[in-house]
Amino acid sequence: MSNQLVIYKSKYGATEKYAKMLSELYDFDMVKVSDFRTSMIQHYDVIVLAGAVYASGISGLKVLQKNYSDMKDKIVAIFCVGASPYDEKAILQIKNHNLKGQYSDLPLFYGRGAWNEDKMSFKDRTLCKMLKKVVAKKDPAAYEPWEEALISAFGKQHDWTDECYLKPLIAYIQTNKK
Ligand SMILES: Cc1cc2nc3c(=O)[nH]c(=O)nc-3n(C[C@H](O)[C@H](O)[C@H](O)COP(=O)(O)O)c2cc1C
Repeated sequence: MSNQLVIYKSKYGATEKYAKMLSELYDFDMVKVSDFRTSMIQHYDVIVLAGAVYASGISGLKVLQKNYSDMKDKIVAIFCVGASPYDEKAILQIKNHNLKGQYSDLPLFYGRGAWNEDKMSFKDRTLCKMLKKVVAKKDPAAYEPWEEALISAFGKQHDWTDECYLKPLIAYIQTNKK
């Protein structure tokens, strides 16, 4: 058993791939948000919440917020996964949108995920189609990174997952370990 845990929520597999990389390359135990129990916290020194970005929200974040008071003496971080290319400004926007008040100091890291409309639920595919139509009417110079990714990825399959995205998270953990 490791002293590092990744709690993850993944709809289409990209975030789960990152959780597996953490497990295989960096000796993390991994647990799905739905299988996570508060009693697990005591066994770990490092806790990472890995969640996909959906409409700017980080999935699975609630479980971290619900249990945050029991994690005060741990190294806690968030790794979020989206279709946008890595972009400091976009990550700051995700941070401001998701981490307010007592959570605003939580370190947030980002990895690029995947895109495959064939895997999407009917609802998600319809939503993305509608969004694409709206975005297509905008001036491309004014696209947000996620909008740009949506326009260029639509109709194609992509897997941008790469272990290099985990490096800043691992460096943060190593720096903060006692
Ligand atoms: C309905 C919907 C909304 C999405 N919203 C965003 C978004 O706001 N920002 C972003 O970067 N990616 C967004 N994505 C892309 C997903 O975050 C990306 O495909 C990610 O790899 C999904 O992770 P998962 O496979 O672990 O579920 C969205 C995808 C869908 C289907």
